[in-house]
Amino acid sequence: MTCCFAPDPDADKAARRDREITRITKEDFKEKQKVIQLLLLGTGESGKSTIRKQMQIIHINGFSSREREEKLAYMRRNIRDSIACIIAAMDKLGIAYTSEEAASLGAWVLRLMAENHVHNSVQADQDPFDYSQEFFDAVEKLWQDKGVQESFSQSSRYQLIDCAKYFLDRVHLFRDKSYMPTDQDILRCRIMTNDISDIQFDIKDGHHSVKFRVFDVGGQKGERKKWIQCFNNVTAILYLCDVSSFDLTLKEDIDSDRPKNRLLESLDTFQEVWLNRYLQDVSILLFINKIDQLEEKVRAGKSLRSMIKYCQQGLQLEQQELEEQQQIGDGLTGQAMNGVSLSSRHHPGGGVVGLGGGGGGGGSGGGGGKKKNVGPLDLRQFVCQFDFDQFEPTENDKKEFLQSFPRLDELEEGITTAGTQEAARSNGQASGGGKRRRKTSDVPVVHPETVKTACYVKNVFMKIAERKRQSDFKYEYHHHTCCCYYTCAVNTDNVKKVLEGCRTFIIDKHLERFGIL
Ligand SMILES: Nc1nc2c(ncn2[C@@H]2O[C@H](COP(=O)(O)OP(=O)(O)OP(=O)(O)O)[C@@H](O)[C@H]2O)c(=O)[nH]1
Ligand SMILES: [Mg+2]
Repeated sequence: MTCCFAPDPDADKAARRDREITRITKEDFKEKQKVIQLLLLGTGESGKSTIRKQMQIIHINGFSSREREEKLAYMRRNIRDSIACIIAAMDKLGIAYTSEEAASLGAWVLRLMAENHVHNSVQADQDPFDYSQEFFDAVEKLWQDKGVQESFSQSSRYQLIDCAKYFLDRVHLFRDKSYMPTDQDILRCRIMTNDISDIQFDIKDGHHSVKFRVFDVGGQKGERKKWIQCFNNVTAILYLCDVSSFDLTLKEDIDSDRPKNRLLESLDTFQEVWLNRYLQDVSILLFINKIDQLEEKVRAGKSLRSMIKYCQQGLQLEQQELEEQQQIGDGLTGQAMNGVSLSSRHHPGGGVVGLGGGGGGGGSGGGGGKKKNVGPLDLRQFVCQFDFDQFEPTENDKKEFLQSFPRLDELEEGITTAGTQEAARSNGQASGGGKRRRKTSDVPVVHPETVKTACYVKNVFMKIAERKRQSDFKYEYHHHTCCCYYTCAVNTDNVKKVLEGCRTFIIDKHLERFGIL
């Protein structure tokens, strides 16, 4: 018989284990306290990896010669894919080459692509494609052809990478195997992300040095289920939106008969992130990105109205389908009563979070009923109600945008000054017309429609963020906030300024999180 006062060896062991766990947890907590974790989110091609590269330039030592050499293979691939994409589209768009020579070169390039079994899943340096001088000669000639240029100008009707023009204008550089790519070349180079990577660096804040760890993930639909792996211990999210994508459809929807509008997908994904239950205490820094490209598009006569039209057409189509189905009486009514909203059936982004994490907002569109949670809105309706034509940015909004806009002389030569006079008048400046370079002190000459579009998009995002959702398990509201910045991720000065602007906010959020502030 054991004495009841004798020490229980099992209890002793359990207490020791408990102490050890507490010690490790405390150490772990201290370690985490030291590192600020940021997560780059956004849909495909929104500019996440470009911001990561900028952080490497600004906060680490930039790129080594070896990294630059390795990237050259990807730049050559960008050239090959761009020209192939543009000439392959000519047939579908009914555009002809303007010379016999260009026509036969185009056919030859497409044949080469087919013969080499080009597949982008292999590393660029192991790509079997023969980047011969003959190939680069052909690309340069093709790029001069007016038919090819016409196809390029209609590129919103097919899937073309953003940097196509940048690299096709510079084939003479990249055809040379010994060319050493510049920072700008690396920032422009497109490599789709299909894994989770991170970089770490220190930033001085007063007398202290703060450690940052930034995670970059893939943004295409298939990649988003991996996002949840990075949600733990995140201080803030940097959410990238490509504001110039209003006239594009998703690359991943290429085989769909109703491909989704890219800007709408960005809004939907933002809403999903904002309402995600695991991120309810994580603030978002929203980067309205590619403002330089927005300006180019506006000057080329393109308009955000194309996205609004997409939303209207989608809603009308669904209404028609609903009416038809109701007439047939095929039982859809019963399904709808069981809570399957139209938006989640037909509209890829209209339903609850597709991040694969099971988080997100519960409840249906406009709320109502007994549910207290604010659920995701059908943003197509939201956009249709928020009249773009009537929208007028405030003077402060305009000023904020113009202050963010990068200097024209740092941007691509490709930006023409068509519309400059109107823009200058609207910005209260005299314009001499023609090509104009701006001094550092000048207020940028930006088309008024660009300013209006960027401010409108920001307003839509901020309206989504204004809607607070009651937590599923606590009767509290979300604690997170959303701050917005206009960015041009390929411009180091612009990103530097924006990151400096965010720094205090991020550090404060981090301290708040650990109960220090
Ligand atoms: N002109 C311009 N191009 C940009 C800007 N930001 C990014 N890009 C270009 O857009 C392309 C896509 O950028 P990425 O950074 O690869 O996009 P991502 O969000 O990482 O895309 P995924 O990895 O597919 O999720 C690249 O060619 C970039 O150079 C910008 O502000 N202006
Ligand atoms: Mg990426």
